[in-house]
Amino acid sequence: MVKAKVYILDKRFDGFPKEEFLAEAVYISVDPYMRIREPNLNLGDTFIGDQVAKVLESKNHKYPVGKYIVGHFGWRTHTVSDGSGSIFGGTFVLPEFGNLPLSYALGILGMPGNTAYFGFLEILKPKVGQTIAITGAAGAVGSIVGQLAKAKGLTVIGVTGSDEKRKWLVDELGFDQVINYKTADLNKVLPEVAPKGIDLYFDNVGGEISNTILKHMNHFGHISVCGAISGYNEKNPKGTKFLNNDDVNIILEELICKSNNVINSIAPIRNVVNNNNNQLPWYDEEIKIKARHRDNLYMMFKNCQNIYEKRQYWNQFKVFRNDVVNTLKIKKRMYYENKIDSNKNNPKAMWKTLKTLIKKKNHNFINNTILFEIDDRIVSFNEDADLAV
Ligand SMILES: NC(=O)C1=CN([C@@H]2O[C@H](COP(=O)(O)OP(=O)(O)OC[C@H]3O[C@@H](n4cnc5c(N)ncnc54)[C@H](OP(=O)(O)O)[C@@H]3O)[C@@H](O)[C@H]2O)C=CC1
Ligand SMILES: CCCCCC(=O)/C=C/[C@H]1[C@H](O)CC(=O)[C@@H]1CCCCCCC(=O)O
Repeated sequence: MVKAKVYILDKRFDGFPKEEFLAEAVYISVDPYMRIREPNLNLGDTFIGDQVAKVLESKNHKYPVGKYIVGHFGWRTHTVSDGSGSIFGGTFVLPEFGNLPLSYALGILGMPGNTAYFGFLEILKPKVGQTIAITGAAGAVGSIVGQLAKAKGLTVIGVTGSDEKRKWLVDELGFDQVINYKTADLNKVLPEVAPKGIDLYFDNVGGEISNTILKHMNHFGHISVCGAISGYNEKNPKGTKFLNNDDVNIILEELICKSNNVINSIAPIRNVVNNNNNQLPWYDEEIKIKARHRDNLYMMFKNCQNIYEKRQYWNQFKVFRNDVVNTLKIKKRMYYENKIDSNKNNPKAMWKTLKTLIKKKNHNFINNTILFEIDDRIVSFNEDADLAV
């Protein structure tokens, strides 16, 4: 019996055959972004990742046999490819590395190194003498940022999760200070290691650690938001709160101060004392003392140059500002309650008192009844008779 081999048409011709090569993996990379991309993979897919590989056979002159290449081939030992790109970029041939380890192509000379280099120099635009905080400091990216920052004349503060990594960063990489976020209270230690505040922040972790560091940053600082690894394993990551209400208020106050200074230098204004509050019948000695204290705290906030003390003055000022407002409200209410009480048998006098409380913009007539607001309360008054508060 004769057995025939039949060659079937499996797919249509499309241009020329691809010029492919066969490569064998030498180093395979593991990176945090894989944790984020994993949900997009199907079970059974080749796991994603870059690799350094050696070309074993080739029908493509761009990838000669014996050369080392970097490609996004995934976690596999052998790959047939034509070198065309993926969303992660194309395959490229490595230059001669001499004595350097080829693994550098996936580290300091590869994606993490480039991330550190451009994320630090281009985004943070460092200046000699500044203080930088780096989270994920012992990682592939953070450890390079720290070394670049030292070379640029910065004070470098790293944040890491073990004493062993802390020692390595200080003793071998030359970091000035390293905090172990698992054993130290970051909020307490930061003012001690960065007494002048933090100018630059290279953020690899996001979440709570970043929230704490942001509280210690100087105004007009720069942040390079590189990654948020603290949330990659979380179902509901907390995220980073880049601005809180206090920061907005402080920035607003500074902005007002600065614009007032500019306006005053062009068209100086004469200072006049606003005595309106002082003339209110319910403005007494207690309010006067509280208001004076409030104004002192505001002046201290305005003139203070130290970011930590400035925040403290602002918080104390807010307490006194709210206290003055609340005390004024209470005294005003007491004043009118007394007045109404003492006039309860004298409708004419009571009506006169009430009229002083009615502002044009906050009263309404419904039938014969006036509705108006005293502080937060809606008060109705019917001219024919009743008075309901
Ligand atoms: N924007 C971009 O193009 C790129 C962004 N990245 C991002 O940069 C960051 C670092 O990447 P890379 O250096 O390659 O990663 P590495 O895996 O080398 O290092 C990550 C470090 O993060 C720390 N870490 C892990 N979990 C936490 C946590 N819950 N809280 C605080 N720290 C934690 C670990 O250190 P420890 O033991 O000290 O906790 C570890 O050293 C990642 O967020 C990554 O996604 C990376 C490359 C490119
Ligand atoms: C939202 C993702 C932030 C992750 C930060 C990070 O690690 C980025 C790494 C990039 C690196 O420069 C080279 C890459 O390929 C990484 C990008 C990965 C993008 C993940 C997109 C997630 C998705 O599939 O939607």
